[in-house]
Amino acid sequence: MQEKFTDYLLRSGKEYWERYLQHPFVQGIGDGTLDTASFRYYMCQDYVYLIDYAKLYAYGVIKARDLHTMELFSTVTEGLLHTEMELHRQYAARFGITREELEQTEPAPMNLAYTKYMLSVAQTGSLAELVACLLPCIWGYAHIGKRLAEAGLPESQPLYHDWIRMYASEEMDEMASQMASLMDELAAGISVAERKVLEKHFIITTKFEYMFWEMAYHQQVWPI
Ligand SMILES: Cc1ncc(CO)c(N)n1
Repeated sequence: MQEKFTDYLLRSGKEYWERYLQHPFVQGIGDGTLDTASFRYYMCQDYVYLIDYAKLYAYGVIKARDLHTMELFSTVTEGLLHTEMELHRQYAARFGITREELEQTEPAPMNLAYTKYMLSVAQTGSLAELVACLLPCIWGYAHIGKRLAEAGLPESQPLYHDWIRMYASEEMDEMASQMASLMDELAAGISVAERKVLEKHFIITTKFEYMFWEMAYHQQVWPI
C-alpha cells in the first residue's frame, strides 16, 4: 500500500520534530522549571498569534470546495474565537495578565513572520496548501500535550497543569486526526511538483513552531 501523505510529511520533518520536543521551553513546562516570565511572555504572544490563527480557519471556509469541509473549518473558527481564546484569557488572568495587556501585545518579529507567512499562503494558495501550513500547529501541540501528560504533571508548578491538560485533551486529538485525514484527501492524486509545494509549507511552519518556542524562551523583542 502506498504511504499516506501525512506519514510522508512526518517522516520528512522527523529531525525537526525531535528537536521541537526537546526544546528547553517545552521541557521546562513539562518539568515545571520554566521561568514564569518566559511563560507570561509566551501567553501574550500566543494570544495575538491566535487572532491570526482564527483567520486562517476562516480562510478554510472560503477555500473549501464542499459543504462538509466548510462546516469543519467554520466549527474550528467558532471554537477558537469563543472557547480557546476565552480559556486563554481566564488562564492568563491567573498569571496576572489582563485582557487589555493581551490585546495590546506587540507581535515579536518571529511571531509576525510566522502568522503572515501562513496568511499569505491562505490568501494566494489552495486549501491543500493552507492545511499543510496548519498541520504542524495542531500536531505539535497535540503531541506535546500527550507526551507531557504521560510523563506526569509538574508537581513544582501547578500553574502549568491546565495548559498541558488543554492540549492533551481528546478534542485536540480529534482535531489533529480530522486535519490529517483532510490533508490525505486533498493530496490524493496530486502531482509530485504539488506535493513538493505542500511539503515545503509543512517544513517551514514546523520550523516556525520551533522558532516560536525559541522566541518565547528568550523573550525576544524588536531590537530597535
Ligand atoms: C504558536 C502556536 N501554535 C499552535 C497552537 C495551537 O493552538 C498555538 N496555540 N500556538
